[in-house]
Amino acid sequence: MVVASVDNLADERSKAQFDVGAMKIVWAGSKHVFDVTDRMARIVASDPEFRKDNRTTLGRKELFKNTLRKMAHVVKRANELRLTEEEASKLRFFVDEPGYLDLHWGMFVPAIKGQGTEEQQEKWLPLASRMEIIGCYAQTELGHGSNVQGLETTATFDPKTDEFIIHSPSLTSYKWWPGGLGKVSTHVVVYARLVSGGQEHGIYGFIVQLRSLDDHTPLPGIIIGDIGTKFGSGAYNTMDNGFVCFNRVRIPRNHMLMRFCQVTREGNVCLSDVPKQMVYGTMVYVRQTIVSDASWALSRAVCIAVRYSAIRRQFGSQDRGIETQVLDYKTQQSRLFPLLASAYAFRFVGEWLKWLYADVTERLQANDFSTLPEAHACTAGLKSLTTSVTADAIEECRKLCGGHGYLCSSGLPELFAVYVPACTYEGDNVVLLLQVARFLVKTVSRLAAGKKPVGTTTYMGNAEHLMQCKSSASSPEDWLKPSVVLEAFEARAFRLAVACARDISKFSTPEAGFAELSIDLVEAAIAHCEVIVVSRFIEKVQQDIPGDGVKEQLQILCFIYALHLIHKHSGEFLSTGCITPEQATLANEQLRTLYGQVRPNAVSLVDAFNYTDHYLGSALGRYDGNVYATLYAQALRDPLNDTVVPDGYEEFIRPVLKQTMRLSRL
Ligand SMILES: CCCCCCCCCC/C=C\CCCCC/C=C/C(=O)SCCNC(=O)CCNC(=O)[C@H](O)C(C)(C)COP(=O)(O)OP(=O)(O)OC[C@H]1O[C@@H](n2cnc3c(N)ncnc32)[C@H](O)[C@@H]1OP(=O)(O)O
Ligand SMILES: Cc1cc2nc3c(=O)[nH]c(=O)nc-3n(C[C@H](O)[C@H](O)[C@H](O)COP(=O)(O)OP(=O)(O)OC[C@H]3O[C@@H](n4cnc5c(N)ncnc54)[C@H](O)[C@@H]3O)c2cc1C
Repeated sequence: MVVASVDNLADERSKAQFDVGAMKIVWAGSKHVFDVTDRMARIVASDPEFRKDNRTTLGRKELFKNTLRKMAHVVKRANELRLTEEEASKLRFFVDEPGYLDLHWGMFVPAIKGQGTEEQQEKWLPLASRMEIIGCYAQTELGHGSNVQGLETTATFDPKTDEFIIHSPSLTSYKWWPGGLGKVSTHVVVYARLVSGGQEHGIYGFIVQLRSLDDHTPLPGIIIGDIGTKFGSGAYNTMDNGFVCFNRVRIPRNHMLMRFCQVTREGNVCLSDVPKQMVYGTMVYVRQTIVSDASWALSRAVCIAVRYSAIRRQFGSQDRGIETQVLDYKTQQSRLFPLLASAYAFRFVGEWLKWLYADVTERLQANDFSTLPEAHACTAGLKSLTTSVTADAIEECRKLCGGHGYLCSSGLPELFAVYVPACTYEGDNVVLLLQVARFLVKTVSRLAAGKKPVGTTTYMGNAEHLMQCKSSASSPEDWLKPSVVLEAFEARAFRLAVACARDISKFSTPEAGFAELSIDLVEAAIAHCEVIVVSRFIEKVQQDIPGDGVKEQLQILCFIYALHLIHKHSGEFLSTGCITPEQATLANEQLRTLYGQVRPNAVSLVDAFNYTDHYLGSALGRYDGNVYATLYAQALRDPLNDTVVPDGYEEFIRPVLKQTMRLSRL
């Protein structure tokens, strides 16, 4: 079938004003990462075992077994091809299906690495690396998730036998949600209240064997299963999120992860000289990875919506000639291009956060804990900001694709369903923003005591200026000056944080003030996180970037990112007096100009993500633009079209038709 739309993407690509190949390297991070990523994506795309176009039509049991098969195939291919850890992790990524491997490699192994002693690491890590055991991470309970200090599961030391007794004292203490727990894992790191000598000593991790390594049956004292079907077709239902109840299960004393707290043979509890929050380290690690993942999910949705918007034509011609590409409508651009810019922004801030995490890890190893609060605030805040924006953006991309976006074959409904729990897992996004706010209020009150802020709060050291400054923007072009943009963002964030700190001090206790003002505190936290993203993007575009026109495109995207936020939060920028209504209008004017500049490059900017059609999994986002023929072919493949006359006709359609005929004769 000849389809005119195919030409549209070729036309679009011919308009690009930059070197797409060079942009691909910038997006990947380096030539090496690009090569590995590209190779792994192609291996997955060309392997029929990794087919995923039937996922949304499978029942839960079939779907889960299908995932088990794929995960086993990932491990097999990783071994056969002798992949490095970096390559294997990319291969798994492109399989694009939540599964127990994520929790095993993403949380169980990091928990042992981060919280186990050297001896414990030597014992458990080889078993885990060879996958002779499969592990997961069980922190959340039926009654408590966000409030980790409220967990009820107990680990009571019994000095008579040199064992811990792991116990679930109530229904609400059942572990509930851990991925991989329900049906697959043989082992788990369980977070429980340490009790020794009749006293409680806080929450720690304990390695517990769940299932027999011979026949996979649960060990005595363990009741375990899957928590049930989750939101959406396919989506996160490939994962066995599980529950477990421990009925006085005994484990050897050395199964407690003892890097930060040791329990001796006599039951004495010895705390090492490190902050107790180190036990939350696995969460900090995973939050940092979630920020990088946000840019992948967002860019994927944007890639689908941009390509389809270039193909889709509506209105614009009075004489039945060629219609307007919906990508040419300013309203479409104003909804889509900020998301494209956000994808690039999150990619760069994700890379920066990796660096920050590596830096804090190095310091922690040298017993320097000074940057831990900042690392916690940054990972928590950026996890919250990027996942909330991405989840909303995927839904916006669905709407940007009109009716066809609602079809599973667009790839967007499943992407939304699989992505949206990222706003909840690894810390509910509001709860995490309140952690950032706590850090900001502390920073502000330390300023008053003459303490110089460091790291991402360094800008607050310029307190007097930030409280008084008025933006100098007097033309749309002024909004292309990094200093003008940054000043507005920093002043807004600082003024919001100072107002919160000031208002809290009016309450009888800081806790009462914090609780009452939590809505304002969340807004101040978002404003601070946006300072981080905007400044990292500006830093990035100020570097030397090879490739014709690449830097120019990134500059355009950077200003779109910043100026769309000024528009979105104009209430805050205006009410804090950082900009005037006239300056807000100038910023909008500049934004419209920037949309016009990005327009000819939009398709090439999403090509730079280098996604295979397999990974995109979308009839609308295909590289060749052959949208309509693919939609039709996929509709024909739907199980409902297996027969022309549907199952149920004899029982349920025919009798109704007959009854109607009788009624009409009356
Ligand atoms: C061959 C194949 C290869 C395949 C490879 C595959 C690889 C795949 C990789 C995939 C990776 C990941 C997959 C992800 C899947 C997701 C699965 C989801 C898992 C989960 O959800 S696990 C459970 C997560 N739970 C939470 O996040 C709970 C949220 N709650 C909390 O974090 C805390 O309870 C709290 C922070 C909200 C409150 O804690 P509390 O102790 O009560 O603290 P406060 O009183 O508020 O604060 C006390 C001080 O502590 C500071 N603080 C708090 N947290 C931290 C921290 N994490 N680090 C450092 N400091 C912290 C806080 O700031 C306070 O400080 P202050 O006293 O103010 O100085
Ligand atoms: C798909 C998925 C996978 C998961 N995987 C795992 C896993 O592998 N291991 C594991 O241990 N856990 C896992 N979890 C659990 C997850 O970590 C928790 O659900 C999450 O931490 C949120 O906790 P909660 O469910 O208790 O929410 P709640 O805290 O009950 O949140 C309910 C509401 O209350 C609000 N709220 C709560 N506290 C406050 C407060 N102090 N101030 C203001 N508002 C507040 C929240 O904002 C939210 O709106 C998973 C969850 C999901 C959805």
